[in-house]
Amino acid sequence: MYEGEVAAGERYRVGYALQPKKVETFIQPSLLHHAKQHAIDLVQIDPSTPLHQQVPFHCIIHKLHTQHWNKHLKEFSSQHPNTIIIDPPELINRLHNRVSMLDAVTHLQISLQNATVSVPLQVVVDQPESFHFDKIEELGLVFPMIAKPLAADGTSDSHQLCLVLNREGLNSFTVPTVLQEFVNHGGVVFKIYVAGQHVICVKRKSLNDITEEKLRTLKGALPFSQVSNMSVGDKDGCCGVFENAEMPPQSLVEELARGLREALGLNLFNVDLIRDGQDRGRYLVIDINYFPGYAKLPSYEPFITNFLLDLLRTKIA
Ligand SMILES: O=P(O)(O)O[C@@H]1[C@@H](OP(=O)(O)O)[C@H](OP(=O)(O)O)[C@H](O)[C@H](OP(=O)(O)O)[C@H]1OP(=O)(O)O
Ligand SMILES: Nc1ncnc2c1ncn2[C@@H]1O[C@H](COP(=O)(O)OP(=O)(O)O)[C@@H](O)[C@H]1O
Ligand SMILES: [Mg+2]
Ligand SMILES: [Mg+2]
Repeated sequence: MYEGEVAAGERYRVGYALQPKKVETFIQPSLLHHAKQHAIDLVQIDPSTPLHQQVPFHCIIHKLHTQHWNKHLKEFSSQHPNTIIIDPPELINRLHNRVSMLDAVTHLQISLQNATVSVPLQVVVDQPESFHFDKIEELGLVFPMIAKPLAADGTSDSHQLCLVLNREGLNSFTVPTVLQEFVNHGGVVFKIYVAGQHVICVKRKSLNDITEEKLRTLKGALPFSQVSNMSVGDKDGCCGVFENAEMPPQSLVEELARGLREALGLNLFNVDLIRDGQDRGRYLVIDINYFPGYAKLPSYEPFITNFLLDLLRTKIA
């Protein structure tokens, strides 16, 4: 029997290569147990040891950011073509840049049930001296804006964002940065988690709206980080608003997930989606993350296990 093949009654070996913090959050005993009961053994990969010494693998899942790992994986894959690699590093790289990650959405043209999905207006600022306020105005960008580091490479710096409230605030971030239209959206972000054909949408706390009055009183820039990880009570007011926020239509969620999965060529990602408070038919994708925090989902164990089973059964059958 060749590597990758499984006879009736046999088991699947799925290797995972993740940073220690991710192992702690994602590889919970409940996931190991659920997978085991469905013939999947999740096995930790040591990235510092040659992969061929750790075989066999029917599939490898991974989230490591080094060039060394990518090279290692590519060499292994060419020598072991029957091992399914989820996902190819060169395709994952597209999500490590806040411009290329959203390009895929721009080409999708989703329009369903009177709703559209697009991306906020944005411009890259790459050199402070070349940066002219006029350029921003020409593009139609107005205050407030949101400044996001161009790189979305998993470092804590890449999550250091700031609200830019007026011209003064344009000196408050380091380049390269993406300056993006801030869209009032009622303080709720929808997170669409994708694992192959499996899709779940949940809501999380987001930045509160910036009213005209706030904009008159606030000046400069306000830094913030990872707001969607805060519990609902952590930010000012609006708990009832959060609870009552209507979810996006399921057909839109599924169509967006399917379209992006195909356009990106990826299986494991999530999408941050907001709904314009002024136009309830206008949805905007603001962020796409590779291999996000699935363990925060209710019943993530069957979600992940079913994804792996679908994949292993289809590709190995
Ligand atoms: O750790 P968690 O569970 O908060 O997951 C993070 C994600 O949170 P989410 O599932 O979207 O709420 C998080 O999503 P956001 O960028 O916060 O929208 C990222 O995917 C983060 O990975 P990285 O730091 O960008 O490489 C994810 O971090 P890692 O777990 O991959 O380190
Ligand atoms: N264009 C935008 N308009 C309004 N709020 C935004 C916008 N972009 C981001 N946010 C808010 O900032 C948070 C973090 O931005 P995001 O692009 O998702 O960065 P990160 O990769 O750090 O999660 C979002 O969850 C949302 O609350
Ligand atoms: Mg986000
Ligand atoms: Mg992100």
